[in-house]
Amino acid sequence: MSKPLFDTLAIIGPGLIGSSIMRAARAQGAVRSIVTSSRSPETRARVVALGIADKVVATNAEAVQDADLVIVCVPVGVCGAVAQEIAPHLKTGAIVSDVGSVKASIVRDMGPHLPDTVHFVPAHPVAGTEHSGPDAGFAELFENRWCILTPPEGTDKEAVDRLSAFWTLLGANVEIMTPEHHDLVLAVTSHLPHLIAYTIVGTADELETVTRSEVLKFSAGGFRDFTRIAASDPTMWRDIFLANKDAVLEMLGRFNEDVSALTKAIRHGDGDALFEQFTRTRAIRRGIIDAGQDTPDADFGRPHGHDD
Ligand SMILES: NC(=O)c1ccc[n+]([C@@H]2O[C@H](COP(=O)([O-])OP(=O)(O)OC[C@H]3O[C@@H](n4cnc5c(N)ncnc54)[C@H](O)[C@@H]3O)[C@@H](O)[C@H]2O)c1
Ligand SMILES: O=C(O)C(=O)C[C@]1(C(=O)O)C=C[C@@H](O)C=C1
Repeated sequence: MSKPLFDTLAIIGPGLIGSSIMRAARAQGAVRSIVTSSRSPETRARVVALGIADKVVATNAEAVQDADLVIVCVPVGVCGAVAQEIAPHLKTGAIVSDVGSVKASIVRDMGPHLPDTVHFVPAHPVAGTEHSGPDAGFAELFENRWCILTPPEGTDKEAVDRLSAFWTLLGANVEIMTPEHHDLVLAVTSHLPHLIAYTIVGTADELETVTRSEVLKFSAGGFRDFTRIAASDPTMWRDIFLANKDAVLEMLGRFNEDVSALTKAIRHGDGDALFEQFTRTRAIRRGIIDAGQDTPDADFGRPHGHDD
């Protein structure tokens, strides 16, 4: 096991991502001790029972007071309030980070509350599942996945390097980019796919000529994959769409144009147009597998937890 990179790690929000970080950090010996906080007595009891933290406290202020790495793992919409709450209690020299799926809004909402005596390095591990809560996490979640850091201009390089080393030790591949670029890329690779899944599952549910039991009965193929994504946490995804409004609307506009083109091809019986599009997209999928970023069946063999 390697030498710990940090003495005390504080995780605010021991849910899917927070508890996975705790498990992975402990498995890799990345930190000497782990403290986490939750207002809910049930969640605190669950974290104690799982044995994934050294200390479990009731307030975010208490969790951060001795920490040299603080990672805020709460829904994007409450990150600003959490930053305001922890700011007066942060140790001088601490690194403060997050895991939010949107980055420009995090910089805007958290940044102004944090004192100059700490280093703010926002991050997004691009890894997750449709499950939530401390039981859903697992130590291998970040292995061979991307973790994108979006440090504001002028951030201390040593702090960025230390956080990169932490995520690398947890198995992730680290990339640095601006928050705006992150939000544009993730709008098309993550946010739009979720919107499509939420839409199509809702559309199927509302069909009057097809009963709910038929939807369940015949959902062995592509639709089943959409239902997994559409089972993702409503609070988390509400916050993501509100926070990444501009980039999502931009990508949605392009998507609607492309759907219109395919609609026209189907209406006019233009098989060549359909064949050309499907050939192009098949090559993209094969490129992802060849690059080693996915398995032919991404879900197969990955541990899954339970919802909270
Ligand atoms: N789920 C994913 O696939 C995924 C992947 C990458 C990043 N993220 C990001 O990670 C963050 C957490 O997502 P998750 O899936 O772990 O969610 P989760 O619901 O499993 O956990 C969130 C935790 O935050 C706590 N919390 C909520 N409001 C709080 C507050 N005001 N103060 C303190 N704690 C509070 C909840 O009690 C819970 O323990 C989100 O910002 C999300 O965008 C999620
Ligand atoms: O696999 C899933 O369940 C996910 O939705 C994970 C996923 C993604 O879209 O890739 C979801 C949101 C996160 O910000 C990062 C990862």
